[in-house]
Amino acid sequence: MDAALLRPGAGRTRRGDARERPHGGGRPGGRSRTGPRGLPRGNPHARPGDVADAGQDRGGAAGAAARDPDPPGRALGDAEGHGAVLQEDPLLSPEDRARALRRRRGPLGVRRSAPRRRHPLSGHRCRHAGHHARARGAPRREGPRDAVGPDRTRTDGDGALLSRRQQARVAVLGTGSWGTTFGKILADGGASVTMWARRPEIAAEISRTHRNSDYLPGITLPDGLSATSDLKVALAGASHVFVAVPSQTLRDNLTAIRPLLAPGATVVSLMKGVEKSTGLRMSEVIIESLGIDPGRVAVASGPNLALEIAREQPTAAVISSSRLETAQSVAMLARNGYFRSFVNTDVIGTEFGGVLKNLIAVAIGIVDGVGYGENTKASIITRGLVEMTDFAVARGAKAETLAGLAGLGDLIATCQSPLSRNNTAGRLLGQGYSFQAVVKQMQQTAEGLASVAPVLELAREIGVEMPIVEQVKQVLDGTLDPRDIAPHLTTDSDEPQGERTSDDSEETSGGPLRRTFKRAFDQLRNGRRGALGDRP
Ligand SMILES: NC(=O)C1=CN([C@@H]2O[C@H](COP(=O)(O)OP(=O)(O)OC[C@H]3O[C@@H](n4cnc5c(N)ncnc54)[C@H](OP(=O)(O)O)[C@@H]3O)[C@@H](O)[C@H]2O)C=CC1
Ligand SMILES: O=C(CO)COP(=O)(O)O
Repeated sequence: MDAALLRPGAGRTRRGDARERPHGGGRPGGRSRTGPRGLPRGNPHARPGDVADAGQDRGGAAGAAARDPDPPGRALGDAEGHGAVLQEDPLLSPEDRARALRRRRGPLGVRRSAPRRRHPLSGHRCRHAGHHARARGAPRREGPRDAVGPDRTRTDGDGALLSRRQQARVAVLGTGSWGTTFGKILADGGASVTMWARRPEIAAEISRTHRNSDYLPGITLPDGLSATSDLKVALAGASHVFVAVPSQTLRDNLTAIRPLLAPGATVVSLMKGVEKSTGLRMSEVIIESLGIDPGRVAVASGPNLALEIAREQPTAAVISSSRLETAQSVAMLARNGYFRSFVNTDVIGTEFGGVLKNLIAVAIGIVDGVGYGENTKASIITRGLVEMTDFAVARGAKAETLAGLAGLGDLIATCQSPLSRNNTAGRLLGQGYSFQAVVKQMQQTAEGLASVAPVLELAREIGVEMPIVEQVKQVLDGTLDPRDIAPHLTTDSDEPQGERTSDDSEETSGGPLRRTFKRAFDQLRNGRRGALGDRP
């Protein structure tokens, strides 16, 4: 790697004065920055390939041996680390710790069996038989399989009820961290899942060993999931096709998908980016490239860090489609004991929530890398949500969607977690590394890096101010010292201003007022029916 690229602070100048400022020595937090290859603390989960920026294809490489099966970002309560956090909690006395552990594990530290867990988000008792171990000695099935599944009822893409004995056959395209995790979610919900991997060795590993050690080390995938590198095999007879490839590669992939798609199949975007060359959302690219009715397209978004979900830590998501029945049919598939899907019809808000939170997560990573504390981060998250909401509402979204799982929920998760690739990329930038060096270091898709420019272009088109995203762009371009990102949170003006949330001011470019009228108009046009919000 070019040493100049890694030189902290290379080429950066402080905003407002043209001084060069060496950056990287006196970090306020004083934490150690050294990581593998002399790089600072980076993505804790090295994976193959580069960041999927600007339509770059990503290569293979790096095997399972290089992976950290138990990354530092692991949250409490996973299968392997049960009780570990309690054991280490310095705020508990030894007696309290022992008591708490007994409560968790039952007497003598033995785990209680929980044949039917109550769903932590909805309260109902639910089955997720899909991942239960197969009978001893029974062979694993490879390739797509047919019908006959668990006793359950759900709808197909047209909202029709499937028989209680029928099992949905679905395809997931992309075997990275999210595609594989979503495949597991669907299989644990009872579907028969065929994954498409572009690398045959990954398909073989998934089908033969039920592992994807490149992306989800330590995770055993359920029996109801297999993989192939043959797109035709993956798509054959699939009622629902879930797509999880880097956003900038979607259009090319759709060209191959189009002739193989089963008639009437629903296509679901799991991606959180916009196409750089057109500024289109992923669902728009799908509709345009496949030439299908928007009612056959859905998107999934929410606070969904893949590795946490792969460890079956409970979370929720929003499934959105312009056709409610489509969203419902997808939500019926994407639910199990640890994953809950809500539905809405606000595709714009749901998609932009996922795109925009990535940009704010990069900003949070930057200030984290600089060493600023919680006040700075809370200010950026709060102001960031205003930017996200202003932008999305001006593009036709419902404000409430941005206050839900696909907006605020995902913003919190991504800004807080070291598992986030966008957050990690920002942290490296904040530590003084150049954009090129960060791209080299990142080994998974960090959509935010490619979305900054098209989002700002769209924002300019509609007259929405996005000062935080502007500053992220300047840091990426090397024209703003990362330490200067926070003082300009709201404005360059010294004049005191109101917080200017999406509703409380009408003084700037008529934006909020215009949006209020537009919302009222939209409600009238829709017979006062709004999006359904996070409604299960
Ligand atoms: N990871 C997460 O927690 C979440 C991710 N998402 C979104 O999901 C999408 C995918 O992300 P994620 O799975 O995490 O990314 P990863 O980087 O983990 O994996 C990317 C996947 O896409 C494949 N791929 C790369 N380039 C191409 C190409 N040109 N054509 C076809 N396939 C390609 C990779 O294959 P190969 O292994 O051969 O390189 C790999 O299977 C992104 O939009 C992301 O924002 C959404 C929610 C959560
Ligand atoms: O979208 C995500 C969590 O909801 C994943 O975020 P990253 O792409 O930053 O890892």
